[in-house]
Order: sequence, then structure tokens, then C-alpha cells
Amino acid sequence: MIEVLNLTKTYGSHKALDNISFKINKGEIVGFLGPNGAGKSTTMNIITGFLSSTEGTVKLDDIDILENPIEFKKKIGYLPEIPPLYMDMTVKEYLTFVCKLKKINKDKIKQEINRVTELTKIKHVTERLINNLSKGYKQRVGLSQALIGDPDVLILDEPTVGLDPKQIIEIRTLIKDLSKQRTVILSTHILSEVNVVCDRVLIINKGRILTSDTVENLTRTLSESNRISIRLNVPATNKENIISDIMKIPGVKEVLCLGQFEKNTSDYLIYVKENNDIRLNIFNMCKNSNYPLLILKPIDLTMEDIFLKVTEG
Ligand SMILES: Nc1ncnc2c1ncn2[C@@H]1O[C@H](COP(=O)(O)OP(=O)(O)OP(=O)(O)O)[C@@H](O)[C@H]1O
Repeated sequence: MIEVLNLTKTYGSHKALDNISFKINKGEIVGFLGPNGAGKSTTMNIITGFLSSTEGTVKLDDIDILENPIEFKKKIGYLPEIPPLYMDMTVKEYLTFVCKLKKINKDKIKQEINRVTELTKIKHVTERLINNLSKGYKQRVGLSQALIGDPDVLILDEPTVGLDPKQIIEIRTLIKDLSKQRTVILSTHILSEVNVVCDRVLIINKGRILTSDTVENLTRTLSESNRISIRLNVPATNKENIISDIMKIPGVKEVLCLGQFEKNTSDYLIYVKENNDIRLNIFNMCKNSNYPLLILKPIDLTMEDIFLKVTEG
């Protein structure tokens, strides 16, 4: 388990982190979110031992980063936003170099490179120059170096930035696979990535942790009302009657006509008071009023909605 305890970091007179504390359990994938300048990189740099804190500490399975920095760092694999690669080395040369830096026993280096390149699925390119690899493959080489020494915790800074959609899916799948054996902290600006990859979200702003919960719980607690969108096979010229019929359903707060997206149809967004499931009522109202119902879809808060609600207070 990682424990961040009362971490404060000041740069001159500027407080970049203001007494933050959080815990991350073994095997969790946690998304670290925050606007620019929130303090994400500062936190990551302290957890990985690149920066020292002004106050507070970080513990990993009871090893304190300040008391035992070498043992602590052995347990952490870090992939910075720009992977630290030497372009004129082959993948094998580079990973051998990283093994030596991480003090892997000389006799075990070949075995270790085999292990990590199998995990990241780059075994077939180990003899190639890093410079000639695609961006997705370079990212896999970066992940491989983070995995050398089999660390318990992986810290990944924007691991999918700049990749094409196919590579993004591949790297996300890889991260999910890797997390089965270890804890992953992922800093990202791509909010949909958090939905797909993470078990939990930590939102930081102005050096303070604002919230830490599962996406599901955040969606539930932050929704002031549920929303349902419907499409009727009735032109928008009838919208006054339709809105008035929908408003008669108990639990409906507000109805907006969104316009026409298909010929002879109209779409409506219905705001419903909390804890009211009105889907059957909508269906029956449509049947009784002869409004053929083409689509009925509950709309959840997106990660963008959650992020804005939390960071804007
Ligand atoms: N070396 C430094 N000297 C002075 N101020 C710094 C230094 N590094 C960061 N800061 C400031 O500390 C605050 C937190 O910065 P940090 O880089 O941790 O934010 P971030 O959340 O990672 O932002 P981004 O998403 O833009 O990378 C910012 O206001 C930043 O300007």
C-alpha cells in the first residue's frame, strides 16, 4: 500500500502542495486528475523520489522514502510523460543499460529483458534501433524500462498522449493487464481514459486533494438530477403538447426540446428528480398519446462533468 502523508511542497513562497494525504491499495489503478498547475507532477516527482517534499512523507508497505530511499525506489517503476529513451540504441542495448542502472544481477539481465519484453509485447523488435520504432512501440519500450526489477508500483504520466487510436487501445489494455500484479497510478488529461482504465479517481486542484472515489460513486453523488433523453417519431412542430405531456409525469423537473436529428422526429432532454425511475411512465405516456418512441436513453454524468463540478466547487 502507498501512503502519502501530509505532503507539502513550496517553491519559494509558492505552495504547490498543501498538506495532502491519500492511500492507494495494492492492485488498484488510480487516475490522478487535475487542471494545469494543480500539483500532479510535483506529487509524482515526490513519490518517485525525484523531488524532496518540504514537509510530510511517502510510505510504501511501511518503507519510508526519507528513511530508506533506495529500498523504496526499487519498488517503483516510473514512466515519465516523455519516455527517457536513447534513440541511437537498440531496444536490447537500452534495456540492458537500464538493468545495469537498476543493479540487476549480471547473469539475470537476459532473463529480465525477456520477461519485460514479453509483457509489453516487443520481443520481436529488440534488435531494432529505438529511433526507427513507431511512437506506440517507443511507449512500450518506456513501459519496459519501468517494469525492469519487477516493481510493485507503476507510475505512468500521460501514457497515451500522442498515440493513434489503435495504439491508445493497445497501451490501455496493456496497463490493465499489468495492473493485475501491481498498483498503478496514472496521471492523465484524457478524462475518458479514467472511465476505461481506472478503479478510482483522485482529483487535485491548487495543491489540495478535492475528492477520491470510484467513478460510479462520484457520478451518483454529484448528480443533482437524473437525465433521460428520448426521440419521438413526431415532428418538433408538436413540441408544446409533448413537453406538457411529459411534465405531467410525477418526478419530472424540466423538459427541453433538443430539435430534429432525423426526418419527422424530435428529441427531448428530461431532467428527473433524484431516485425516480420514470422510464415506464414515459413509455406509457408515449403509448397513450400516440407518440411513437424511437429512443429512450438515461444520460450519466461524464468524467468531464464530474471534473468541472469538483474543480469549480
Ligand atoms: N521548479 C518550480 N519552481 C517554481 N514553481 C514550480 C516549479 N515546479 C512547479 N511549480 C509550480 O507549482 C505548481 C504545481 O505544478 P505541477 O507541475 O506540479 O502541476 P501539474 O498539475 O503537474 O500541472 P501540468 O498538468 O500543467 O503538468 C504550479 O503552479 C507550478 O507553476
